[in-house]
Amino acid sequence: MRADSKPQQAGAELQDQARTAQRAVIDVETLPSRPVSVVACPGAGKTRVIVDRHLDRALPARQGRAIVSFTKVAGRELRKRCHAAGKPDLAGFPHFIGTIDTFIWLHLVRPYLRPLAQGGRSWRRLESWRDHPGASNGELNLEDFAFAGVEGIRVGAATLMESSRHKLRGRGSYGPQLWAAQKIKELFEEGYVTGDLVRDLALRILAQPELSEAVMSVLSTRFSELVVDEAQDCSVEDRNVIRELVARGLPLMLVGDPDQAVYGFRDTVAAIDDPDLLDAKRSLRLEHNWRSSQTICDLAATLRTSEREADTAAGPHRGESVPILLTALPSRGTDHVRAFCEEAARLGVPKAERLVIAHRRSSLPKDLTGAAKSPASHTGRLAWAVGVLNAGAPPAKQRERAGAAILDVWCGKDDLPEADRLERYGVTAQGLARSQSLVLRDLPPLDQVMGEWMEQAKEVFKRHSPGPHLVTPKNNPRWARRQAGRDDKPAYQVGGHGCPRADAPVEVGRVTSIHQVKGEEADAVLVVIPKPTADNRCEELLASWLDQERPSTPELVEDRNVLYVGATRARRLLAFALCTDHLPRVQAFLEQRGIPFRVAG
Ligand SMILES: Nc1ncnc2c1ncn2[C@@H]1O[C@H](COP(=O)(O)OP(=O)(O)OP(=O)(O)O)[C@@H](O)[C@H]1O
Repeated sequence: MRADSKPQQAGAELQDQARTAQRAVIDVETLPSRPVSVVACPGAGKTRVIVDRHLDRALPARQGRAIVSFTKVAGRELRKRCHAAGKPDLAGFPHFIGTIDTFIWLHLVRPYLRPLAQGGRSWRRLESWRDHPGASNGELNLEDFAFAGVEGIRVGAATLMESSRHKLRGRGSYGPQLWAAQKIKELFEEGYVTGDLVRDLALRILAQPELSEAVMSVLSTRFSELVVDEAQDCSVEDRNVIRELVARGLPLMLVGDPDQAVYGFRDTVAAIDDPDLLDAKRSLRLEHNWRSSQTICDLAATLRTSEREADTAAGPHRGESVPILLTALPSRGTDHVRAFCEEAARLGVPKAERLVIAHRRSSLPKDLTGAAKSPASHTGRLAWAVGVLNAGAPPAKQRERAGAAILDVWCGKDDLPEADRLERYGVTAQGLARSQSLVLRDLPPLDQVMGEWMEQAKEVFKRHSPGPHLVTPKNNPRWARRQAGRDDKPAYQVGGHGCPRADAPVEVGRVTSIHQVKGEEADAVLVVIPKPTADNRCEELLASWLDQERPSTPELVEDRNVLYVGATRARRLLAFALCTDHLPRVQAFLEQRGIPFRVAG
């Protein structure tokens, strides 16, 4: 017998147990009014099991399965896996794979809405009010408010949310509240709706017996079951909608991990724990982690707010002995990312498999993302946008906002969502993308002084205009306005960016917020924990983690869960960048717990 055969045997046994538990989820029968819940740890193979169920478990003839999740990424992944398995038909009609928002909109709301009073317009669903320029007054967005219901639809009086209060810098909120209440009413009348309103409309439709009967007849003819992935992120309204569907006989499976709930503002009881929805006897568990090494599982268990033992690593990296890497967070620059990359390179982790993440994008290294916030001035916003689009790895949302600023140059600012603007000016999305990349290729570097940079930029934007009917920068009065004291500064400074650095670029795959990488994984992950802030939130988070205390507020539970989600994305190398005050405390904590670590540098 070989000396290492025992651990191998133990690994094979673990994998058998893990596969048996997964098989039970693939095969379980969902029945009307008897929902099934699957509670699983990170890396347990939730996504994989949902796909396998979809591929393996046949449905009655001409019926489909609806699989909903909270991110577009999850839907894309599921569709990709259907194609890879040689069954592309499983990704199309009569099945539905997509976000819960789209599911509710397409199947419970859109077909049952009355035509709009304003003739010629149709209802439009936005992912968020942030996608509509008119929903912002420069400082606040409708997303910063909670609204009272008018006949059950939240388009009434506005209240500024506590988390957005700092944006008013001590001023009263009465004026902004009036603005928000007026604005949401206007946009709703124009036919724009977002997540909350879509759910309100769904519940109102389901409350009307005739409409509800029509909804259910179409739904249960088409779908033989509804599978909700990431069920821990269901809001109260999601739960209410799901409960209505279950009560009317739609078979349901909820799959999730309560410790990964990162939308705490939605609710404190995850759907997965909802006794009204779930019959405890029909609950299944997956407790093996196929993704990460045991060291990472052990560290992750300390971040959990629930009292569960560490998960058992069962995948190919199970026994890898790569210690947790701790690195100091510099006041500026990317030394922490360089230290992480060195370690990743030593382990042979390629660039694409190196992920740098933080709870808030503002904690990510500016050199890689560009500045998080755009300046208010027109020229500053343009220099900001160019800096972001040229940065090594800007997060997707930041890239989108920068793209919108570029489009403003050609269209002027007209307060319409991007799709409507393109339609109005007869520009295709491909045409816009092409023009944008040509502009970025030909613009002068941002270390030129702003006045000169703008002069050349005018020509470049004119040369690569995506359509003939657009305002050319030459005719745009805002471009003609000279700014004393600003035109002599380097363009990067006017755009709010740091000085472009000449040293070798840092080799990382993605730099983004933890919310953006939910459900994903990478060989090496660096989690940036920011320096203490005035609101003390980061300090409280660290204390609650290191003292192993149950967080005292919902915000703190959410912060811990976000950190947990971030850490559990790693397969082989997990690193934390921490300020010099926090680093020794984390070091002592890991030492005490016997979790292997190494301090970089
Ligand atoms: N039975 C299995 N055999 C081999 N690999 C598996 C198995 N189940 C899952 N995996 C692998 O484990 C990793 C994690 O799986 P998956 O992404 O489905 O987990 P998850 O539970 O959805 O994770 P999370 O909730 O943390 O996002 C993937 O790389 C997947 O391919």
